Formats: sequence, structure tokens, C-alpha cells
Amino acid sequence: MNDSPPRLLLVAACALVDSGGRVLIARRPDGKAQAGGWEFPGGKVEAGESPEQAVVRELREELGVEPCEQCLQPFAFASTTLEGGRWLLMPLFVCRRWDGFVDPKENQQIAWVRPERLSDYALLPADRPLAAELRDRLAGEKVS
Ligand SMILES: Nc1nc2c([nH]c(=O)n2[C@H]2C[C@H](O)[C@@H](COP(=O)(O)OP(=O)(O)OP(=O)(O)O)O2)c(=O)[nH]1
Repeated sequence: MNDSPPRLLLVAACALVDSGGRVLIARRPDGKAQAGGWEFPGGKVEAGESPEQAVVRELREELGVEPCEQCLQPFAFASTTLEGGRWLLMPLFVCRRWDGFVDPKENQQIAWVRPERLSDYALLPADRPLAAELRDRLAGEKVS
């Protein structure tokens, strides 16, 4: 029996929500783990960073937008095993205000999706319960 604890992978992600209540998801580009799956923008928290700082950095790098840290609302988290024996711990923030226009920097496909339609997409497994939570808590917001 192998009693060694799983290696923890700390990832921070963010659901950008536009004024119409739609959520941004992105398709993982070729060459990355789990390529082709849909996810919330974000990435690994680097040494010395807070999850909030990691999200701000990743949104800038991946999408060219600049949220202020104070606009990141802690929403939910994923805690689950990943292929390869690692354990993913991933806080998900919601952000409704940012500077700049979304411009995918890594040739990734993006989609703005009503929360109740998120389950139509091939989300990464860890993201499915988070999408259900977004549906339950954000759905019904007024579309402008
Ligand atoms: N960014 C992000 N990663 C997710 C989500 N759901 C999920 O299981 N993951 C997993 C996929 C990866 O195994 C890991 C994140 O790694 P990553 O490759 O996106 O992180 P990164 O941008 O810092 O990576 P890298 O360029 O340094 O390789 O977390 C999600 O919604 N967003």
C-alpha cells in the first residue's frame, strides 16, 4: 500500500462575468495538459504569490485584461485528484470589473456563456461542480 500523500497543485482561476451575466471560459490550447478541455482562465500559483496575484497575472498573460485584486470575489473551490496522482486545490474567483478588452494571447478559443449553458461545454472534470455552482448562484441575473 502506498501511503505517500498526493502532491498538491495550487491553481487559481477566475470566472469573468460580463454585464449580461455571461461567464468567460477558454479552451486549453494544444500542448498543455488536458488540451481541448474548457476551463476558467487562471493557472498555477507561483512561489511567493497569493492566489489573487496569480489570477491577476494569468488574466493579463492569457487575455490581456487587468482586474484589480479587490474586484476578485472568492466564489468556490475545487479539491480533487488529477491524473498523475496530483491533488488539485483551485480557488475560483468571480470578477465583474476589469480594465481592457479580452484578447486571447495564446490562440485559445474563448466563449462567453450563460451560466445555465456551461454544462453544454466539455469542461475539465474539476470545473463541472464549479459550473453547477455558477449556474445555481448566478443564473437568472438580468441580461443587459
Ligand atoms: N487554469 C485552469 N486550470 C485548471 C482548471 N481546472 C483544472 O482542472 N485545471 C488544471 C489543469 C492543469 O492541470 C492545472 C493548471 O495548469 P496550467 O497549465 O493552466 O497552469 P499554468 O498556465 O501556470 O501552466 P504552465 O504554462 O506553467 O504550464 O489545473 C481551470 O478551470 N483553470
